[in-house]
Amino acid sequence: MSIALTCHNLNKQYGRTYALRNLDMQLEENVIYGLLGRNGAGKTTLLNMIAGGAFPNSGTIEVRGKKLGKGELPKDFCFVRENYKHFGGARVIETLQFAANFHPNWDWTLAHELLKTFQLDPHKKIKQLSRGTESIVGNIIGLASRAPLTLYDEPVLGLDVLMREKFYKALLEDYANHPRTILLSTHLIDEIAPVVEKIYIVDAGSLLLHDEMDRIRTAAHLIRGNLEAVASFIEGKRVLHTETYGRGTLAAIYEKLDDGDKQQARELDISIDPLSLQKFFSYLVEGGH
Ligand SMILES: Nc1ncnc2c1ncn2[C@@H]1O[C@H](COP(=O)(O)OP(=O)(O)OP(=O)(O)O)[C@@H](O)[C@H]1O
Repeated sequence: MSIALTCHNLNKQYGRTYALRNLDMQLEENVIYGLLGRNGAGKTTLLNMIAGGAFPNSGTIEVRGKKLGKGELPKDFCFVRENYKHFGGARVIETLQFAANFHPNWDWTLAHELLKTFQLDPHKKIKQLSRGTESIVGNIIGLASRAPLTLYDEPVLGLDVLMREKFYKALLEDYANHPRTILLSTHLIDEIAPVVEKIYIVDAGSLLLHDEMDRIRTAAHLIRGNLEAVASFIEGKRVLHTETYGRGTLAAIYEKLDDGDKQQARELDISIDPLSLQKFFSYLVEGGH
């Protein structure tokens, strides 16, 4: 396992606000990561910091084992920001040409294919684009750059459902042929569940959890049944949330269940359902676990 990026004990304070607090993160080469967190959790601050646009008050960032100095940028990375307004008067094609200069792996064939896929007129000026279309420009840059480390901050902001699906499909297809390390920050949690392999969840600047999506799929469960039965079933298990209604109880747990657990659930007349990533995220963050 090679490590693409390591953030160690990052702290960032704006006045009295802790945007990041003792944050550790380690990204492996050739893995797609999701970065999840509520508004103000610190996602953009973290991405900006990796991209050299903000400096930590303390802590270090290493890219492929090399510590970044103050103001130093990672070598050949791509940061797809929330907006491209600073390119206002430039045309889409000029913006792509500008980006291509910075990325040695840039693929023009892919860039032109994506312009067609997203029905984007390359001669339009950035300032004439709708919010969603502006996101598409960033996404084309993110994909065509084929940078070994690609960071996306809210790549689907303003995109309609069809365009979002096209983006996820294009990302996965290109990644299959050209694996790289991708960190994708988003609020559309359930949509990225099939796209990402691992996730980081931050809350109030701190890391709440990082894990593999496969583990979340197999260990995040919603348990429903009679109050006493559920209480007995969840004892000793990692419980994220409980809710009681009349004689019934609902519990969200994060625990791999074996055949013995499933047998016990049948005996107690308890139902077990998978928990969506969004629900898992909400219970985890609400509970501050
Ligand atoms: N330049 C700044 N000056 C002062 N406070 C800031 C600055 N940038 C970020 N913050 C604060 O730091 C915290 C983290 O903000 P950040 O933008 O990183 O969150 P986020 O997770 O990206 O949120 P969102 O999902 O809403 O985009 C917030 O409390 C925010 O108000």
